[in-house]
Amino acid sequence: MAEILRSVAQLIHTTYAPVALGLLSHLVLNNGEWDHKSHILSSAWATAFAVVATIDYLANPLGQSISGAVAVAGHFFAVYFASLVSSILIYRAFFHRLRKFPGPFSLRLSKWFSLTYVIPDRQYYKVTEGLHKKYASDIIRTGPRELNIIRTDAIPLIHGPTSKCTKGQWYAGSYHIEGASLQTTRSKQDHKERRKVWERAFNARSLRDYEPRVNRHTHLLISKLLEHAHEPSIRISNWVNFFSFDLMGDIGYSRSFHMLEKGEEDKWITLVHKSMGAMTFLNHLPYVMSTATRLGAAKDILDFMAFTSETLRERKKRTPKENDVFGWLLNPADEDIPLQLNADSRLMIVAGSDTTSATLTWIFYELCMDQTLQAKLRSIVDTLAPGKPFLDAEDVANCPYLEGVVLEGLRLHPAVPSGVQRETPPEGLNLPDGTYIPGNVLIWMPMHTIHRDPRNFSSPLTFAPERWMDDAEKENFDKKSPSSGQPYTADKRAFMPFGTGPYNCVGQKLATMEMRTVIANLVRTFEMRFADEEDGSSVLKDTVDCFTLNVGKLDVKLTPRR
Ligand code: HEM
Repeated sequence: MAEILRSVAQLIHTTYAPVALGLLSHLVLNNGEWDHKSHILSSAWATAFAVVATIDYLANPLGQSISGAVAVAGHFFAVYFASLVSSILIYRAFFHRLRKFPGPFSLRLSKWFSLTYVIPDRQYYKVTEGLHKKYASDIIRTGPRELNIIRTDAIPLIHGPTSKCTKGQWYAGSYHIEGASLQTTRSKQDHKERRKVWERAFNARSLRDYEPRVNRHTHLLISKLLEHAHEPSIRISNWVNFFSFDLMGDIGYSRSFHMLEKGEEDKWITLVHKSMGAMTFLNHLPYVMSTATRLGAAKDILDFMAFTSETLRERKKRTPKENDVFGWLLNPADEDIPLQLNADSRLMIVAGSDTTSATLTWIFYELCMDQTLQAKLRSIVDTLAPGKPFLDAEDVANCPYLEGVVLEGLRLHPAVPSGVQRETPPEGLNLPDGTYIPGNVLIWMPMHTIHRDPRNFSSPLTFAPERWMDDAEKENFDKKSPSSGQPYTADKRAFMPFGTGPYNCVGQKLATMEMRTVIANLVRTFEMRFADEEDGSSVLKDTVDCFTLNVGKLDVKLTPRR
């Protein structure tokens, strides 16, 4: 035994042992997914450090002090990490299976470098758009094993119903706290089963149940805006956010956050926004998020999760008069709330509110920028249910121009601008032009760029609701309010603000119903312009990409029409 100990101690004092161990560790790390296992790795390294120091001490009980043994272990690990890190960097830079794809050199080495692109204005979708232009390529490498792809013909292969791609490791960041939500589960089977229930909560019948709540909250929004209309400036971006959170609370849990009544943000919703703000950076480093939450360091995120779980617990105690989403998801027979429903509660709160209010803010920005378009929309909306003091959701359900306004808002300003992460199957996949994408590669398809690509949408930067109208609708429309004559086109395959395929947005019909009702009532009740000190630049500059958009402020002047 003493002999073995001495031999191992001798090895510890060589350079080749830690170098070899570093290379071996690289081999192991390269063949698995370690993003959310940093706690296992750090425990293994800490244990190995203690083992090395102990062996060195025990092998020389007379000649070695404890501090000397620790110093030997320190040296061993310095060489080990130098070998591991150099091996990783050299491999990623020159030998990786993605080496043929162009992209910034720093991003080949580590995702940490994406922070240098994120930090300046926190609008990463603009950075990747610039990189596609810079490298004149539809496929660029944006991480050691990550590609960013803007080819429309790749959408079905990566996102379509028969795609072999799965959700990437990005989705697993908070499994250790509250399990997986419908959106974050990476198991196709689990998703399929849970999606059936969610679909019942958002089918045509359920939407009819929710419609009166959409009307009620829209009515309250417009009444509140009327109360404030004498003011020179109204922060419309806040008001639509109050609206979308209150409505989501009502439809999701049969409770309101009363933000519209109070005209101010609920403290919990402030927390939602703060914790989403951190996601701007953590989205690029999912393992930092899982490590931080394990260490209890990401307090805002943990408090936010506690809030969404509490909202659900409080809902479980009540039996509301009206159907709501959690009425479908909760099982009254369960005594406790299953862990993953807490994750679904967080999904409901994030997915159901900021997305819709960000899109509405952008649409109002566009309507302020183009007063002619606003007037055209108003003249069309004025023909809908003219005798009624207020337009209900069903009054505005079939108005092609209004629909076009909503679709253009979603196209030019998708609420999930950088897209969603998918991972290629182990065997990789071949794109229609023969480009081979290797296996286990993370892929992002940024909607912001795809939606602004002239190959998909003619005059892509023009907000043109007509592009979504078919010929008969256009002809009918032109009789009332001639269009510009410009034949704007849209390749619908490239339009995916709600995602596409089996994981697409289950709430999209509700979202469009909300947006149509709010926009129609707003332009019918008011003429809207930028407020005096406003030129729309805050919304352009201060909007932040935190997976969903945290939109900048927009101040408007509302003049009541009647
Ligand atoms: C303009 C508004 C909205 C936009 C742009 C939007 C966008 C998206 C996108 C892109 C996804 C796919 C996420 C992924 O694959 O990781 C998604 C999923 C989802 N959205 Fe929305 N969403 C909106 C509104 C809503 C609303 C109002 C609700 C519910 C009240 C909702 C509930 C969900 C849910 C539950 C999922 C997960 C679906 C699944 O994984 O099967 N969304 N949404």
